[in-house]
This record gives sequence, C-alpha cells and structure tokens, in this order.
Amino acid sequence: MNQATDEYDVVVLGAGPVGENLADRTRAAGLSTVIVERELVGGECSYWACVPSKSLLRPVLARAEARRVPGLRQAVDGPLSAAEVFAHRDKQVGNWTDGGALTWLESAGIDLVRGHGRLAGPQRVAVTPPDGSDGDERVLTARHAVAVCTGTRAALPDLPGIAEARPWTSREATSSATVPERLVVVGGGVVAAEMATAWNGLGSRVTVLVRGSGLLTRIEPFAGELVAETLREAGVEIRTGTSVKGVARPGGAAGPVTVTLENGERLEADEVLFATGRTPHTEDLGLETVGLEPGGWLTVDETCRVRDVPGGWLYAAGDVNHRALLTHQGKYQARIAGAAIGARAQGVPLLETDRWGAHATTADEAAVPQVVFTDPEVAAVGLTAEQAEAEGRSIRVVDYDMGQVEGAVLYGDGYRGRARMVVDLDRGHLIGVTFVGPGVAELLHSATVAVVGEVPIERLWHAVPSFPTVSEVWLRLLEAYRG
Ligand SMILES: Cc1cc2nc3c(=O)[nH]c(=O)nc-3n(C[C@H](O)[C@H](O)[C@H](O)COP(=O)(O)OP(=O)(O)OC[C@H]3O[C@@H](n4cnc5c(N)ncnc54)[C@H](O)[C@@H]3O)c2cc1C
Ligand SMILES: NC(=O)c1ccc[n+]([C@@H]2O[C@H](COP(=O)([O-])OP(=O)(O)OC[C@H]3O[C@@H](n4cnc5c(N)ncnc54)[C@H](O)[C@@H]3O)[C@@H](O)[C@H]2O)c1
Repeated sequence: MNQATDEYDVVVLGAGPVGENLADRTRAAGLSTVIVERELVGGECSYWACVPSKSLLRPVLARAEARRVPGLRQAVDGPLSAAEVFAHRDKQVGNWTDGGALTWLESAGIDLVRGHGRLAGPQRVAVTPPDGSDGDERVLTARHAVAVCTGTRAALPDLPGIAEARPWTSREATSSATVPERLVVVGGGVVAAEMATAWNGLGSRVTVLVRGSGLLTRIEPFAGELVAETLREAGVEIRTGTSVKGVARPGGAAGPVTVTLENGERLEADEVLFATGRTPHTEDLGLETVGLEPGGWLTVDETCRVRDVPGGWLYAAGDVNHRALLTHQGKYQARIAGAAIGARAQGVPLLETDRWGAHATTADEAAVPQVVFTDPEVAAVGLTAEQAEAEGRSIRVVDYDMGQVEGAVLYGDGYRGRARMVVDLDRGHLIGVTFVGPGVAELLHSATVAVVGEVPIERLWHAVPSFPTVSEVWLRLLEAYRG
C-alpha cells in the first residue's frame, strides 16, 4: 500500500468539541495542526449528545415551566408536536452533516484528514481512510505533539441477549424520529434522568430501572430526590434497587423488547435505553505501539500530558482522560493543553503549572460545573458536602428552600427547589454550591465564579442580587450562614 507522509507540528486525533478547541489553540500558538476524524467533525456532543438532547428537552422544560404560570397554564395544556420537536432537533444537528464545522476548520487554518487514526510509534499517526472511500493510508508525523481527543461511546453491560435485542444507547435516544409508546430506561445517571424527562414529555410511558438507591447520586442527595419526585408526578415509574439480568426482542426488528429483572419479573416495552455509563475510544488506537495498554482511560498530568510516555509528546484531553465527562470541561482542558503545547514548542523552560496557573487544569479538581436539564434543573459546581468531608475538610453546610425566595415565587406557582453551599471554614470561601429548581441553570456561573475566585465569604455579602430574581437565594444562604 502506498503511504503519503505529512509532517505537522501537532496532530489531533478526534474532531469532537475538545479536539476542535485544542487544534484552535495550537493554531493560535502558531503551530501547524491537522485533525483526524473518522465520523463527523463536531463529535458526539454535536450530533448524538448535548445538542440533540437539549433540543428535545427544551420544549419539555419550557412547557413544564409555562404550566406553573397562572394565566398561561391553559395555553399549554395540550401535547407537544413531536414532529416539530424532531424537525428542530434535526436542524440543530445539521441533519447529521458537518458542512458548517468544515467551514470553521478552514477559517481557523486547521487541516482535516478523514479516517480512523492510530498511533504508529512515537509522534506518528497512521490514518485508514473511511470505509468505501478511495485513497491510501496516510502517515502523519508530529514535530511537537499528538493529542488524543477521541471521546467515548456508550458502555453496555454484558447481558444475555443484549446485542440481538438492539437496545437504544444515547445515540438512538437523541436521534430517534419516532416516539416509542413504552420506553424502559436502565440507569440512574445524567443520561437516564434527562432522557426519561425528554421521552416522557414527548409522550412515551417511561419506566426507569435504577440498580442503586436513586437518581443522580454523584450530586447532592436532594437533587435526585426532587427530580424523581417530579418525574413520578409526570407519570414516570422509577424503580430503585432493581437490576436487569437479561433482555430480548423475541419477535425480531419490529417487535417489542422484553427486559428480565433479577427477581424474574419481565417488563415489555417498545424500546429499552441503556444509559449505563461510557467507555473510552482507546482500544483501537495503536496505544501498544507507544508502550501503553489499549482500552483504558488515559491518565494525564495537570497540562493534559499522558503520564509515562518518554519524550512527553502525547496529550489526552476531554472524555478520554476521564477527568470530567463534560463538553465545557473538556474544552477547558483543550485550552490549557493547547497553551502548554505552544509554550513547550517555543522552548519556554518553566510552565505555569501552579494551582490556577495558565498551564494547569486546576478547575478539574476544584470547580467542575454541571447542569442537568431535568425538571427541576440541577446545577452544581465544586464539591458536595460528602466529598468535602471525605477529603477531611472542615466545612459548614448551609441549605435554603428555594421556594421561599420571592423571585422564585413569582417565577412559577408551587416553585420547588433547594440550594446548598459548602463553606470551607479554614479557607473562608465556598468550595461547593448546588441549586435545584426551575430555571437555575443560568444561576450556576455565579457560583462557579465564587468558587474559582475563592471569594471570601465576607465579600459575598457585598454582591447584591437584584429583586425579585431567583438569585436572591444567594442572600438567603448568606443570611443563614451569618445567623
Ligand atoms: C446523551 C448525552 C448528553 C450529553 N449532554 C451534555 C451536556 O448537556 N453538556 C455537557 O457538557 N456534556 C454533555 N454530554 C457529555 C459530552 O457529550 C461529552 O463530554 C463530549 O462530547 C466530550 O467531547 P470529546 O471531544 O472529548 O469527545 P467526543 O464528542 O466523543 O468526540 C470524539 C471524536 O473523536 C472521533 N474519534 C474517535 N476515535 C477516533 C479515531 N481513532 N480516529 C479518528 N477519530 C476518532 C469520534 O468520531 C468523535 O467525533 C452528554 C453526553 C451524552 C451521552
Ligand atoms: N447535562 C449534562 O451535563 C450531561 C448530560 C448527559 C450526559 N452527561 C455526561 O455523560 C456522562 C455519561 O452519562 P451516563 O448517564 O451514561 O453515565 P453515569 O455514569 O452518569 O451514569 C450511569 C448510571 O448507570 C448505572 N449503571 C452502570 N452499569 C449498570 C448496569 N450494568 N446495570 C444497571 N445500571 C448500571 C450507574 O449506577 C449509574 O446510575 C456523564 O459523566 C455525564 O456527566 C452530561
């Protein structure tokens, strides 16, 4: 086979949001950069995760909020138009084409090679062209760095019958153009909670099977409790402490699916979604050619450089390093890693890797923000009380019922929510904040700024929230803290 060899300063593997951002930063640092993508430029986030899921959820959440506004309730009594929701979703994902992203890559001066990339020894990447396309394998060499940004795919449990049953994963759950009459969701994490909300809102009869004690267990406990309460009121059945032992679709493609539980009970549904976590795209990446084990998460230092690779030329950012499986956090890592690659290429002798330095992904440990788009919304940053205690911090936890805030009362009838701040008593600032309630997503950045800025709690007393906004919960939390 012919092999064309091309040399670049930086080779990026995977053009999801993280690969795109990393390439953008290395270009901005004056380094020639090529990105390798085997599917669509934009990655999972743009086509089968964040963007389509939020497109499906937006009308569901807007309707739920409108139904709480006196005088408006009757106007939004009816069902959603699934056809219009799907059409809007399809537009947001560019009908699963990446023309817009290509225009951006070109404007940023980033080259694209389509195909499956694999490491082929130090600083070399071999690219196999996509199936069905002509062309030879290309070998790209990287003068300074190779960055792995290959993301994840859904992890399916090893259950009898699962492959033949063709379950939904997050891909089908975000791209389906039909509403299943009955949907079983397996899992209690973020995908399960959001997709149960979306499909229930679109008209499916949803049953959620959670093997643990509740939903969203990595966040403060009241978050999962409030979300489960609203889901149940909306008609979703949530069964906790329930494990699945088998799945089958006995009638073939068009027939229903049967889910068998540990206790022998069988549930019939039209589709079953496994929202049981993620697995990294590292098993067919040539990691063995550089002395690393294929199939696992890539462990990185604070600059996103993969540990234990001689020469320090290999980086990994985004989902694939397992630090925080979130688009915005992966893009943050990409900005930091891009700056570190640029500085090292220029021969800068010492990088700024101290806490909050320009080349340190400090926020990955101290302040990861996340919004779960359920009803109510969940918005959290930093440590939960349990995590802070486990770290041996001396903390004080302050809670407030968001329904007592005048802005929340005006926001919607029967506003239900709760806020918590975790104060580090030794350091005198916030290390964690959680808001649960309708419309709290946009409140989160205020908390992120307070946590990252390590704003002294006494100074927050001077940050006055406007009346009558939901943000007045800040004032109530501080009053409760001061006593
Ligand atoms: C249903 C769902 C909803 C989500 N919603 C949100 C949300 O609202 N907010 C949020 O912050 N996060 C959300 N996430 C998480 C978010 O999707 C990920 O954190 C994000 O996509 C990670 O970006 P990435 O660039 O690391 O990887 P990806 O987006 O997975 O991109 C990786 C790219 O690499 C390519 N690739 C892989 N291997 C190779 C190879 N060998 N050669 C060439 N190319 C390769 C893939 O084709 C892909 O395009 C959601 C996830 C799911 C599943
Ligand atoms: N709005 C957002 O920010 C957003 C939305 C969706 C996804 N995401 C990110 O995507 C990632 C993946 O989400 P996810 O929900 O797939 O994973 P997750 O790790 O959050 O949840 C997985 C769930 O599946 C359960 N589970 C695992 N194996 C199981 C098995 N064999 N049987 C039954 N249950 C099992 C776990 O106990 C857990 O409840 C998360 O890290 C999340 O942060 C973010």
